[in-house]
Amino acid sequence: MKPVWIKHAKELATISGENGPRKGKDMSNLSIIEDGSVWIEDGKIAAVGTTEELEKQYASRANEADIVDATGRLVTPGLVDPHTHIVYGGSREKEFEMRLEGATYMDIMNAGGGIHATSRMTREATEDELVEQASRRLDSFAKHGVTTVEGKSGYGLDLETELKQLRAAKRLNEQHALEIVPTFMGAHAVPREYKGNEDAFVDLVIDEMLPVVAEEKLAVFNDVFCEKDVFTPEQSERILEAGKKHGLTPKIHADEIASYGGAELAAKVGAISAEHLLKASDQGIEDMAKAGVIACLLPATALFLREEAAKGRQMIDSGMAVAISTDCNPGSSPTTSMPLVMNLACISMRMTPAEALVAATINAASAIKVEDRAGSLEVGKQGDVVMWDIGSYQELQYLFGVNHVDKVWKKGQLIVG
Ligand SMILES: N=CN[C@@H](CCC(=O)O)C(=O)O
Ligand SMILES: [Zn+2]
Repeated sequence: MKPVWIKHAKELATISGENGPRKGKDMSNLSIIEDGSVWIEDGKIAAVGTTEELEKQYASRANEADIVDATGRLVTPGLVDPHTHIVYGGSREKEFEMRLEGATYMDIMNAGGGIHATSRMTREATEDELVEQASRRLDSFAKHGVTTVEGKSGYGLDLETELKQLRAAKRLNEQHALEIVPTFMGAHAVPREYKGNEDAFVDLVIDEMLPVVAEEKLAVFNDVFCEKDVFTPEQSERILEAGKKHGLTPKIHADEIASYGGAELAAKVGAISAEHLLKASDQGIEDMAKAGVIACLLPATALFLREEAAKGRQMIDSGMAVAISTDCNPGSSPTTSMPLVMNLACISMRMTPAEALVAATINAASAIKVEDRAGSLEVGKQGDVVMWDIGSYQELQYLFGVNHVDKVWKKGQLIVG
């Protein structure tokens, strides 16, 4: 593969610095290089600096490289989406219509639709079908500037189908340019057949699912939907603590529909991130800030459910690290557009344009433990880069609802543009 040399970027937002989540005020620092340049070789970033600096460094090798003129353009790290339910069967557009007619998300789920409906369709799909459908979603993510995603199971709710979803994610990792970081979410809903016998399902997740998932090394994280009428904080804690014993790092869907102690639990179990948090309490925010939990906020989900967005501004002002994500799933956020999510982070959570970009790059990477290789433009990291057809990071958030992606490279390979 030829080296790639991107030159003359009007703004090269490197987001370089300490390698880890940016907290509070540090989320405003993009480490921008004007007239910036990146040299990518063997899939990795070999040099970053001004065009003048790299012209000196690579004077003798210029003719070896694919040269890309980024004059007038913004160049950023590939975006990272740290929370998706990308592997699933079927679709739920009828429920969208039902919600617009007055039904709530939980009404639909409690009546056997929602996650249960996708669970039925995912159980019916073959592994090949799941791979094929998720592969198209990954293509769409790439077109929107995303180069790494997290992907959860959780539409099986039985061992066989949970494994089918995770194995599909593994195959996608082998055959698609984008990377999927896998999460086990066996506790995404209580299957209908366990209604009234919820603890027996929790036992099943702990005793029969987690050991196999860990043994086959099919997941890095263990997630649970801690929500009123789904899993209680006590049940969630048991599942997350059991996952830790198998080496799986906890994540938690917390305080999405009701304030339920999920944020507090995230801090207690040492979760790497807590997701949603629309109804997180002030105490929960304080606990998470102290424990160093990353708030993974999903403003497209809030919009799609017509709920008020999470308190992103308050969380950043409390010194937390905030990441953002599409939450791509068939029920509450069927989008693959991280640019839209960045726009919404500004519009509905009063995050600044710089904070939104940090939340979608280094903080998102940190929430799924890929900050060693993604999330910023620094020597030694993967050559995951986006060139946008606009000139500044402010424009990226201001010209909202439009896909400004021009070119995308994953590990130095041009995958879009
Ligand atoms: N809230 C729980 N899980 C998903 C939605 C899943 C679905 O509706 O299919 C979420 O993160 O929004
Ligand atoms: Zn989710």
